[in-house]
Amino acid sequence: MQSGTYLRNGPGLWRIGNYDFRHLFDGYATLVKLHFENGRLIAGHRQIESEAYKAAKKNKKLCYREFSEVPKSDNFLAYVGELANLFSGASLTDNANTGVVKLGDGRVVCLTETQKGSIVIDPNTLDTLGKFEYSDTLGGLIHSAHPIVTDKEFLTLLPDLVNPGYLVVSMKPGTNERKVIGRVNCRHGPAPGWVHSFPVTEHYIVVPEMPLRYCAQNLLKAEPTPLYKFEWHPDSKAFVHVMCKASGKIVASVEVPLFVTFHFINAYEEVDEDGRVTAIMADCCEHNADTTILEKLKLQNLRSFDGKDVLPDARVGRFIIPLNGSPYGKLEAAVDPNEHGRGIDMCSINPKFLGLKYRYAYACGAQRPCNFPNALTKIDLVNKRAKNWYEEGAVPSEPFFVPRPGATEEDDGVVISMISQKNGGGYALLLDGSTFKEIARAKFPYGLPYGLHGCWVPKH
Ligand SMILES: CC1=C(/C=C/C(C)=C/C=C/C(C)=C/C=C/C=C(C)/C=C/C=O)C(C)(C)CCC1
Ligand SMILES: [Fe+2]
Repeated sequence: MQSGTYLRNGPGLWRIGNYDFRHLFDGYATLVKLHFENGRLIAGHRQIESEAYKAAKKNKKLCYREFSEVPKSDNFLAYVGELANLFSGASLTDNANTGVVKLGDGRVVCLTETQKGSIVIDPNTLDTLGKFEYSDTLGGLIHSAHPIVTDKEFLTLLPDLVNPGYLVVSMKPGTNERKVIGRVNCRHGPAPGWVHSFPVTEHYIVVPEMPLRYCAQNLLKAEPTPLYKFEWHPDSKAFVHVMCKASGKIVASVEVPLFVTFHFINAYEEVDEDGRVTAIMADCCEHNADTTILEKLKLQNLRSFDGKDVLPDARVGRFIIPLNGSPYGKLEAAVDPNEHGRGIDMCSINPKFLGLKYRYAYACGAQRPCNFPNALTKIDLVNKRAKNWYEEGAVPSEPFFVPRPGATEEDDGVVISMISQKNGGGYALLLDGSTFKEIARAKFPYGLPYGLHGCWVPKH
């Protein structure tokens, strides 16, 4: 194993004062590091010192609006003040609990879906270094939780809730200034679709317009609605837009079957024998156009598994977006979902294949009955088969693929995951990226909370 640090971020603290949060996504961010050097592993974890977390600790109560939780107003005047704060973004959380990325210039930033929740950390000490301030004047309050980050650029989407659409922006390493590549106007619906993530190809940016749309009214509500800050609008249909990276021009905008996805896996360009791009293929973890997964991720549901199979089915959804002017795109399962137990989410690929034709995806899958993805799966998109890892009672987090330096095969590398065990303990697990067999495991001295997404910081 090469030397370096795997960082994983996620919600990890759901109790403040004597109040218990209700949804997985509300928890205050806990950062975990696994540092690999000379065949040894050193692990550590720390809370991210966001303003929201510090205020909650100090006042022993919720002070900012989280994913589903809203601070209680003391009186009507305070409520009016808080509404004003919501529009300015002042009351929104900066709890950067969703992911962590290493920018091309080496800075490591923890992220959530509020722009103010972009927080720079030290990957060695896990210290919170401060807010990542965007120096441009693009404004807006939210962005995609998963920017596309390479050594050369940072691409993200800024949903526009006022004139439904998305700004597609990029930022160069060493700067804090995002520049507009182009804009996508929504084809339908009262608001843009939720864009937790989006994929890119070599030359194009794929902008999904999901019928699960942001909802300004739900943002204002004190109590969570069934779909939180979102609403399901099947009548508004679903679309996928394709923007040229170089020109910002939209080269395709197609209607697709209704879908629900949080995580795109990858995308690539399909070319004909003359080298012309004929279609874009974009793969995602697709929940069969069913939003119930959001409810299943309530803590009360996660903590009460009684042996019944309640995890909704999911599949590797493949969008086929023709570039010949046709108004429709396709969405189909790229592999038989039974290969991965009809559960799939929290995916990674070999980063060298970002935007390129690729063969393998790693993700959390399911061994049923379960109430949460409880297996790891390696999907072979060519042979349409999966290899699975499972241990009774274990809950693995996102399998993160790290290529072996000098590798020539796509799956030559290791897969890192952190496992939560039935008995409250946990361990770091390393699987061989090719055979998907265990290489090593290192037991933690105590259990860690479940986490979401990670990144690899190689040792220089
Ligand atoms: C704080 C505000 C918001 C925050 C949104 C956040 C924190 C969204 C996080 C979404 C995540 C972590 C999605 C992960 C999905 C994982 C799945 C489906 C796993 C499935 C397993 O089977 C907004 C909502 C943006 C509104 C403003 C305030
Ligand atoms: Fe995510």
